This record gives sequence, C-alpha cells and structure tokens, in this order.
Amino acid sequence: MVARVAGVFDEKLTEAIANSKILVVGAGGIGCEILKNLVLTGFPYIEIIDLDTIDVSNLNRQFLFHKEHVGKSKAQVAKDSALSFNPSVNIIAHHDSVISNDYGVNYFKQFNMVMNALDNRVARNHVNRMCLAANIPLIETGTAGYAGQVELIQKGQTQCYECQPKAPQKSFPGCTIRNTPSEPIHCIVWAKHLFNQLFGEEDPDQDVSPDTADPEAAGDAGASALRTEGTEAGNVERKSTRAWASETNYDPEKLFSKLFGDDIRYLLSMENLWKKRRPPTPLTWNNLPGKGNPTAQHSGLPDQRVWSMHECAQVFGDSCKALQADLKNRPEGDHLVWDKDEKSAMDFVTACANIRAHIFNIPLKSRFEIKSMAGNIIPAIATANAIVAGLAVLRAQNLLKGETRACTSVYLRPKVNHRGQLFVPEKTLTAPNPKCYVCASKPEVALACNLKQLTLKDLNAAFKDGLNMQAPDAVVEGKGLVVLSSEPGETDHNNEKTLEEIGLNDGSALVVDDFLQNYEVRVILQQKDEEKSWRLVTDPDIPMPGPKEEKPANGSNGADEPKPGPSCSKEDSDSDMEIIEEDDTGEPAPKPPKRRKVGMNNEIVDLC
Ligand SMILES: Nc1ncnc2c1ncn2[C@@H]1O[C@H](COP(=O)(O)OP(=O)(O)OP(=O)(O)O)[C@@H](O)[C@H]1O
Ligand SMILES: [Zn+2]
Repeated sequence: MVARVAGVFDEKLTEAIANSKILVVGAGGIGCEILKNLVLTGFPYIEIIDLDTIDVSNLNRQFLFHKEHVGKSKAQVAKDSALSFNPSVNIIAHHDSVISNDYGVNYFKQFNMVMNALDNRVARNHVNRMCLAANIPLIETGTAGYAGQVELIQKGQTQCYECQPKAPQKSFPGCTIRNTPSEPIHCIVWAKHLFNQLFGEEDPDQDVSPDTADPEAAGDAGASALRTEGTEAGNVERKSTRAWASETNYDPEKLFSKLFGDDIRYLLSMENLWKKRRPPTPLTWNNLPGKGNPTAQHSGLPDQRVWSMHECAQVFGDSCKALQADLKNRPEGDHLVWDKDEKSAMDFVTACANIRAHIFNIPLKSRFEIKSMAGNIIPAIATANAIVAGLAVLRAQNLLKGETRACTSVYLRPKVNHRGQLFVPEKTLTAPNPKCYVCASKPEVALACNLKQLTLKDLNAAFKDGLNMQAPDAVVEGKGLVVLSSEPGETDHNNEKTLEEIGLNDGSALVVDDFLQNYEVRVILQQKDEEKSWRLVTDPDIPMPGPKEEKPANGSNGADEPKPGPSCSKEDSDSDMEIIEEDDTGEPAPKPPKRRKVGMNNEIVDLC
C-alpha cells in the first residue's frame, strides 16, 4: 500500500514530516487510529508506549487487533499491524507504562511532539509534566461516547493539562457506603472495597465494616452490639478483614455470616440510623431466598439476568475460592487488582453487591449492569475515536508547519449545535494560567492545614493526591532539612509526627520535588485551626481540589470509581467534561526509583 503520495502536501510539510519523530502514548481506541493515520501519512519514525495487553473487549474498535492477538502486548501488535500498511516506517514499540522512570526528560526531548491517547489522569498529568520539562508540544486527545476533544499543550503558549483544576470525582460519603446504602452504586462500591480488603491492596479508606464514627448514629453507635456480640462473631473485634478472612481460610460460609449477618446485626444496633430509614435484614447462609430457582428457568443472556440470593451465595463462594487460589499463587505480599474483565473478580463484585442490595431493600442488578457501573463504562464509539485521531494528526501537521497559533482546541460534539457545527474549534489558543502550580515559571502553591494535627504521612498524601506527584521529596526552604524523602524508609520514622512537631509553622516554605516528573514546586504552609485535613490554595478565584473526596478524578468523564469521602455531609457531585477520557486502568503508581534526590548537605529530620 502506498503511504505517501508525492504532491499531496506542500514541500515544507513533506520535508517536516520526513524529518519528524513522534511519540504516541496509548495504543487503545484513539492510539490505534492515530498510529494508522501517522503511518499512512508517511511519518517515518514513531515510538508507541502502552502498558496493557489486548482484551477481547478491545476488538470491536481497536481494529489493529484481532482475535489471535488477545493477551498480547498492545504496543507490539499495533506496531506489527501498522507496519503491514507501510513497512518502511520505523516504529519502536514499548510494552510499558509511560510513568516508568525509563522515560525521563531526555527521552522525551528526542521527539518533535507527543500525542496522548490515554484514558486516565495519572498518566496524562505525568506526560503533561514531562512535555513541559522537555519543552516539546503535546497533543492531548480524549473521547467519551460521541463527544471528543483535541488540545495542544505547549509550554508558555497554551494552558497545560493542569492549569485549571479538574472537576471533582464523584464521591460517596464513607458512612453511606458502610452503613446506609440506598442505591445500587453504593453496594457496588462497597463490594469493590471488599474485594480490595480481602484480595487487593488494603486501603484504610476502604473499610467495609460498620462505621461507628457515623455522626448520624452518634451516642449509641453499636453499643448494644458491643455488649452482646463476642469476638467470636468476628465483627466487633477491630482486626483487618484480610487477616480475619485468612484465619478462616476464606471459608465462604464464615465470610458470608460475618459480612451479611453479624455486620448487619451490628448496624441494626446503631438504632439512630433506622429511625427514618427502612432497617436492613441480615441473611443466613443456610436459609437464603431463591433456592430451587435455577438459571434455566430464566430467559435472556446469562449476564443480563438478575441472580437470586441463592445463586449470589453460590457465586460468592465459588469466586472467593478462585480469588483465594489466585492470591495464594502469587509471591508473598503481592495482591490482586480488581478488573472488570476478570471473571472471578467481576462475579465476586456482582454477588456481593446484590446480596448487600437485597439486605438493604435496594433493587438488584444483572452482572451486565453491574459491570458497566463498577467499571464506569462509557461506551467507546469507534467513529468518535477515529474523528479525534484524525483531528489530532491534522494538528500534528499544523505544528510541523510552524502554525502553532492555528492549533486551537477542537471539540467533537455529540450533536450539532445551534450553528450546525459538529466540530467546534476554539477561536484562539487558551493562554496558560500564570498561577498554575505546574507550568508557571516559579510554581508555587499554599497548603492550608492545621499544623498541630497534620502528620508527615498526611503531607505526603497531600502531595500525591493534591499535587499529583508520584514520589515527592520535601525540603525546608533555606534550611535544606529533608522532611519527606521518596527513598524508602528514609523519613518513614517521622510519619506520625505532626508538622508542628517537626518545627514547621505558619508561613514555612517547603521545596517539594518529584524526580520522576522533573517537577518542583514551592509549598507555603498556612495554619488554619479549623482545617480538618488539608486544602491547596492558589489564586483566590480558582478553587483547588482538597483531599480524598475532592481529589481530581483520573477520568474526568466520571470514568473512575466513585470514592467514599470522609464526611457524611458532603453531597455527591457530577463532573463536567474537560479533556474527555475513556476508561481508567486504575494503574498503580510506579515504584519510585532508588536514589537520593536531595543534595548531599541536606539532613533528614530525625525526631525518634
Ligand atoms: N501509564 C500508561 N502508560 C502507557 N499506556 C497507558 C498508561 N495508562 C493507560 N494506558 C493505555 O492507554 C490506552 C487507552 O486506550 P482506551 O481508552 O481505548 O482504553 P482500553 O483499555 O483499550 O479500553 P477499555 O478501557 O474500554 O477496555 C490503553 O491501551 C491503556 O493501556
Ligand atoms: Zn499549567
């Protein structure tokens, strides 16, 4: 197939293309389209990075992949398929995360531009910072259903990906999830948390047991249960759910009795909760509704049928055993990662969510519906991906012609607007936010917190969650005192110390850097007695996200799992679209590299 037809582009562009080097990040729905376009346009040198392998669910739109490729590296297969269109292109495929420290600033610097075709904010933030550091243009793309967007990010000329705070991630109060669910999604989030507690990465924010600190139940919370329940029941004694499950050898009956019997009785004892609500009904393993109601009696696809409680319990038992076996086969300390496309993981969440829904008189859902809700699936539309990828490659051509000012953002709308437009371009480039804590010439941000209460561990979380850092190091400005080190173990002994205890006070400035991202920011501490956790403060006009429940979603289209927030008074909030994203891989942060970033003269705060 002829990929480059002489005379199609003017000489200047033809030459610029011939001398170009492009990095494509992501070989999914948009990435495959971009790669195909680049190859057919005659781009001679392309590197493509994707951490994932091909799933059968990708095949409907990621047309560089076929059935025989399932399980293989996306980047490698995308390369091989694209080469069949134009074997003369030099394509280098990396089956890897772009966040890996193998791809540092010097790696980025070798390219004329980067084209992002990602599906999560963590990776997008990272590439944004790398392109700013390397001072190369980044073409950002995203779709959500029929909507899409292409945006140029160029240091000093346009907004960066982080110039404006992203809409908050949809969140649910922790006590709704743990004590008083009222919608199917509450039960689905609970079930995903349970998966993590039992088999995944344990997170104290994902506790699934009754929340005795629920302000609504204040006073008598669980008191009667504490009196009547012994530790034998397993739910009153505060031990890790994982440790307890492991002691019982993940016995499905025991797990079921604790989670859906004892814990529910414990909740019932928090009487204030049920004054205005219908109380839950505990279930007993040996007496479940729906026995003798086999699958065969139902019509429709198995996944689209709602299971009886009896079936749920069976699936619960089977999936528990399968997941336990999977966990056992892994090296000590390893854990499972929930994946909607992994059968046992999806079965487990469907069964647990429905059992809990039944207990709380919430409508049950089919496995198909739960998969879509639990995976935050927004249908990916092949044509939207193709359009956005086409626009992205046109923008790449603009850039190569030196027409940066023409590279305004373009929005693909799901429907024509009142002007009859389906593609809506911005009139001008969007100027950078001079107060941006990422792309400003001297990035600076204030952190409002109560220094008497905020611990160094919290501070680390604030840098990770609030400033989107991967491996923060923090030094007291002017003193060279290391308060946080990304070097494992170096400052961990101070984790529980408050900022006041380590000598920081109102107005103290920290220089915080992330070696992985080539990013440094000055953080000024602001003492706020009333602050329960922490809050970033930039320009007074720009509200910044705060901790946990306000943490920016990795998927601004709501593609992330809603997270429970710490406060019960917090209302759920839907997010608006910014860069539109597909699904989120929930990719874990990479391990920080072994290194000492801070200067030799810096000493580590040691208060032990
Ligand atoms: N840190 C990362 N490094 C490299 N590639 C990444 C990273 N994070 C995400 N990706 C890749 O970006 C691509 C995004 O593509 P897309 O949105 O079509 O998602 P998908 O995983 O292929 O599809 P779906 O989520 O619908 O199953 C994926 O192939 C994903 O593996
Ligand atoms: Zn910025």
